[in-house]
Amino acid sequence: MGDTSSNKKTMPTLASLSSARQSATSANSLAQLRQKMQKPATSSLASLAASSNETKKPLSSLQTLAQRSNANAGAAPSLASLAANSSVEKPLSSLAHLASRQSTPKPISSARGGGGGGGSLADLASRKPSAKPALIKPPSLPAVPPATAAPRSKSPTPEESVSSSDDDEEEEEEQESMYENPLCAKPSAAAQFLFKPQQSLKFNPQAVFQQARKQRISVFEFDQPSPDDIVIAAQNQRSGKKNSIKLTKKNLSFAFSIAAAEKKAATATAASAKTVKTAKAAKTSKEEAVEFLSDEEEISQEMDAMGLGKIASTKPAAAAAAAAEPLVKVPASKRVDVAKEYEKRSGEKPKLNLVVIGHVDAGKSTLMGHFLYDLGQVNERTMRKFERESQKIGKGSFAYAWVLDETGEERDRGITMDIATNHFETEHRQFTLLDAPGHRDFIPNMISGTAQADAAILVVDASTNAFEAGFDAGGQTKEHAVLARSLGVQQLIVAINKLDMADWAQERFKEIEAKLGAYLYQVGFKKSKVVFVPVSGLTGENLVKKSQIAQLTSWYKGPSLMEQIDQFDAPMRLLDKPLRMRVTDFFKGGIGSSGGVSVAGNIESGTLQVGEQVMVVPGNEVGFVKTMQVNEEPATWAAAGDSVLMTLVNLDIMNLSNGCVLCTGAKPVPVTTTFEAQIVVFDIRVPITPGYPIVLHHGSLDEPASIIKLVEIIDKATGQVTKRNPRCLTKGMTAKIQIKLTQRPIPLESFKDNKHLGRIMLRKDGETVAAGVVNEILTFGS
Ligand SMILES: Nc1nc2c(ncn2[C@@H]2O[C@H](COP(=O)(O)OP(=O)(O)OP(=O)(O)O)[C@@H](O)[C@H]2O)c(=O)[nH]1
Repeated sequence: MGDTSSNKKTMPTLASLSSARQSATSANSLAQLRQKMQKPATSSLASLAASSNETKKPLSSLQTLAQRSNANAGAAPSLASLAANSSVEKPLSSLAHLASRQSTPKPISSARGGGGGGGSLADLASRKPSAKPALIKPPSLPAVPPATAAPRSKSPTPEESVSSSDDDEEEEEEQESMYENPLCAKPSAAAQFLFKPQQSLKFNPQAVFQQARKQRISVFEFDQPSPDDIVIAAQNQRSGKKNSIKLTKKNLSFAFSIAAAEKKAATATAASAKTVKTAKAAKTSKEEAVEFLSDEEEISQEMDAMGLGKIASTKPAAAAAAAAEPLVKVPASKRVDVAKEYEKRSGEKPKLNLVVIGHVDAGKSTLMGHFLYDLGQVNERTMRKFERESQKIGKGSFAYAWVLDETGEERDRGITMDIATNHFETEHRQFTLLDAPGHRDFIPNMISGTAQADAAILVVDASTNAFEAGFDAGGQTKEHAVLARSLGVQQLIVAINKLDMADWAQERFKEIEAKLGAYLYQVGFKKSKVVFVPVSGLTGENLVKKSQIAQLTSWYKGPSLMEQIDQFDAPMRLLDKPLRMRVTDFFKGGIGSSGGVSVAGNIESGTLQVGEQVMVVPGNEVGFVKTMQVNEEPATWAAAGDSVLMTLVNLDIMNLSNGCVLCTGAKPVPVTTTFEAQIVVFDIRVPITPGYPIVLHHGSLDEPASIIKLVEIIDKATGQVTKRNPRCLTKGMTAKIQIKLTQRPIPLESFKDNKHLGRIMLRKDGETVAAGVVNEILTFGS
């Protein structure tokens, strides 16, 4: 590694170069890992036993549990019994565990050469996990609550708090010693409530009233309309429906006083709870209100830009509750003040996820492979090896693409098939690079990569007729652009590539800029957030250094690709929202050959630290974070925006599946089969009618579903309803619809509650037919 010849080619500082080199030695794409690791979940006995459908994915844990329970009891299992079945500690000899032991990961050999850094993904993959995962005694957690109830639970009910108050103290003391081990972290108050044995939740109305009186809580006597009645009445009045309750000033003010008291109580709870103090939490309540409003505005603007019209009413209570989310107790010696650490980190370069998209063969992998080589991420020896080997199979022009296209099939076929990841730094930014496939067959993989992105490079081929082939009907230039925008990408660099083939002609550059620019602004990109840069991935012109070619410098005075990338805005992270981490990969054996399960994914919102308890949804199984890596470096905590690889203990691998979400028991992510969405219809030939079958894309998930109801058509400009219960939807329409998943429930959230978990794509017969956001979850659980 690190020979002098490649040093000459580098641009950034020596420090960044050396750190970049280090990451180059250990970087290995998840795609590559996925290929080389044998997934226990797909071949496990349990999932085989459960497979009634020909699914390509492991069954959700909920389904697996259901199957297990069915087999045992021979009766339809209640969700509670499912949860009980799945409770924490399982003997090593359990069927699931045996099944998960069947598969042994194969060793991996790094295609890029260079020694693997300790603890890198490649290194991990090459290590055989210990045969027997370490058994770490968890806090005694009873049955997990039913999936249907979990998402709705916010705070302990009065009856619960009364019946459990005294016992809790004793129990807490008894269990304290158990939590000495960082991996046996004590559950939060909310988690304890959620996992409390049913017998302790005896309802004692007298005690509740006594307690309420003692605390001077005004108990609602039902001698007048309840606040809910008044709100419903107000809504009815607005929509012209008849009211059974007369809306008077008095009962309205009563409703407001109750609401104010509730707000005050919530604030008090929030203040006393041990919360994750995010950077924002230090602000005054006034500032928080402003922040919340601007968040709303941002969501509204984004929906507007996507052609989705105006946003429906908002739920400020959800944001306030999120801020009060308690942490599972981590022993003091191990506890991290994430807010403080995050502030320290904000002095570092901001981190962004950058996806590279575009029509097949536009030159994405070559461009980024050459870029990484010029940055010093790929050493000279490896590059020469790629050149020799690619020439040997008659694909010499793909040598740079091999930096990112690492699998044998990708190299033989000369196309990218799955997302390849890499890391690099510029002067002011750190990037996780996601190279997406351009071929239409792999759009689902492109969607899953783009869903993680903060910014994108759209690569177009400037050679004669090639731009037109990618841009006109059927090409992926338009489709990728609209998908990226619908998935929340706002900042875009258009790399006008292969300009060497067009003799660096300014006219060709201008022609493409005009045609593509018009389309991009039409699909919602802001002019100020789109930049066009002329490049050649093959010759390396204008990638890291500014071009010296006279044909280009005569008319182009702008930045190089790297200089432009360095100017991407740092993204806003959802630190003060509940933890949501989408699982993108998992395998048996923890980091550094330890026991447990390795889980990789991206934290979409919230924070997480070693020792904390996490809940896997669907399935509601819990595990503990034993160790963690952020961007392949050992870490004790992680926050929204981080790519994380961690070891979870106390969790059966059978409960994981790609696309499942890690959250906390206090704020579980809803699981649903039916929801309402606001979509914009793309260029479709056959109109959408009720019953229309689709494939729903959500993050890395793609699930069969059906549009069960067309609710209303909306005017994009005004947000007004133009037609209720339409018979069909055609090209360009914005509409509210109801969607039902036909095979299994998935974790999903409304766009207002979580921008990342609230976006959806609808595809049919290999084409994207619509994109939009989740308005409302209609059914909870399966
Ligand atoms: N002349 C010229 N050829 C290029 C340039 N960039 C890429 N190519 C060639 O275009 C072909 C396709 O390049 P790739 O990098 O594999 O394209 P891609 O967009 O990554 O392909 P997919 O990921 O499969 O969609 C290769 O033969 C490259 O050598 C360029 O700037 N100039």
